[in-house]
Amino acid sequence: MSQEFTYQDVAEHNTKKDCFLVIHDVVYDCTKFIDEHPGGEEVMLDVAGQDASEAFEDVGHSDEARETLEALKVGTLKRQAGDPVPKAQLPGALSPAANTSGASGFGVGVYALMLIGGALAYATYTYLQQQQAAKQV
Ligand code: HEM
Repeated sequence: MSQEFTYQDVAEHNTKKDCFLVIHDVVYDCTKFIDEHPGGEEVMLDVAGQDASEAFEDVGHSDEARETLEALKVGTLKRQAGDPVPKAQLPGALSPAANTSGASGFGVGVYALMLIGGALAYATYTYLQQQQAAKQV
């Protein structure tokens, strides 16, 4: 069973004795885990009751850490207009990196143009050579 929480609901759980975190739109109750966290309680309290997706991903947590997360899941986040937007993107979502690949798409276009230009120049050169040769006969 998965309960739905609004961002406001989650924000109420922002203390050491009652600590919820949102990671990729899933709500986790970290209250019992906070004392066991190898990264310390301080970092978790910094993002208690908030979207911790970016903080969690920035650390590069192990698969083991992700398995621990599974056990702490209490529900999903129901986003509403005006809620803070997560900074960290889900894999596959549009990200600044996707823009970079867009720019490289432009780069491919430029290379294609250079190639076509070169081919045209070569064709013109060969044509002129043939004309020249024809005149000499
Ligand atoms: C419920 C959520 C979380 C779980 C289950 C979790 C779990 C873990 C685990 C198992 C480790 C040991 C290293 C590893 O296996 O990757 C770890 C390390 C760490 N975590 Fe978390 N973590 C959570 C949230 C966070 C958040 C929100 C932050 C930062 C704001 C954070 C910061 C760190 C740091 C800095 C370390 C490295 C500690 C070190 O190597 O000295 N963690 N975490």
